[in-house]
Amino acid sequence: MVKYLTQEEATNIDVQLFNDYKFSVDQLMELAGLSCAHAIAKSYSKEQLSNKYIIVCCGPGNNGGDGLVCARHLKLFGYCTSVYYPKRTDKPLYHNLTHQCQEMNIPIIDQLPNEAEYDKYGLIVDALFGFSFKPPVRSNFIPVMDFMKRSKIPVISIDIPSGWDVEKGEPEEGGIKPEMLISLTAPKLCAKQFTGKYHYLGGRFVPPKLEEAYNLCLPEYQGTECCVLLKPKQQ
Ligand SMILES: NC(=O)C1=CN([C@@H]2O[C@H](COP(=O)(O)OP(=O)(O)OC[C@H]3O[C@@H](n4cnc5c(N)ncnc54)[C@H](O)[C@@H]3O)[C@@H](O)[C@H]2O)[C@H](O)CC1
Ligand SMILES: [K+]
Repeated sequence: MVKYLTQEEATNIDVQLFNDYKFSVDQLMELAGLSCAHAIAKSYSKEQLSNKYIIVCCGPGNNGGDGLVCARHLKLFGYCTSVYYPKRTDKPLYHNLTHQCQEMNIPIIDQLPNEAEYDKYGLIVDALFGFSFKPPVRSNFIPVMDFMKRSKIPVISIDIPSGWDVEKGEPEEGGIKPEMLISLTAPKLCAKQFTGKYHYLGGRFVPPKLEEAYNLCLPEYQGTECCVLLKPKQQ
């Protein structure tokens, strides 16, 4: 069975990918975000969404960067996509990813949708926090967390359901309940508590030597696929 990682293991694998294997963050982020867009397109057809927007909520770290990449690929796949990116990181990578979205006519909205606008949206992509999250959620992110919790628009979480403890899972006071989770590299311990419809694994970039060193026991990706369904299991 695939290994579920502690926060420390996830961080160490990340550091090794950069330091020992010499990947750049742009490379891995592109592959991570692309695999998320593939997983979403496999589970939610354009026809099903009938021109409703997919709103991608991006946080300040690399999880948010995955979201920006995912938004760009979803748009290339023909989905109506918008981005909410309230706390932007002042680094060239993030400026470039944001610029790429803008140049692709992806609206970057400054305000969260109000209730009257909810039916414009068919899906929310949760790219707020990933494996570096330390609870509790700081106050400036409460409005977007509330939007994801209360709007009833299905949520797709990238790597971790935001606000969940990376290891212990959903907070006692209740957290978001994503319909889909896309774990990257390998699932984190909190994913054991995931009860939504679809659990995918993406981020097909782990060198076999690193997979062995951490006993990841990754599932087999079919052919050239960049994501693999963990739940419900593929027949
Ligand atoms: N190796 C891989 O699998 C790769 C994964 N990728 C993605 O990167 C994230 C991890 O990214 P990182 O930058 O380390 O951190 P996060 O995005 O999880 O968040 C850090 C960000 O959030 C702020 N923050 C932390 N706790 C709180 C809090 N309680 N309230 C508010 N804000 C908080 C913190 O200050 C930082 O700004 C991983 O999950 C994957 O999605 C890479 O893209 C590719 C390689
Ligand atoms: K997330």
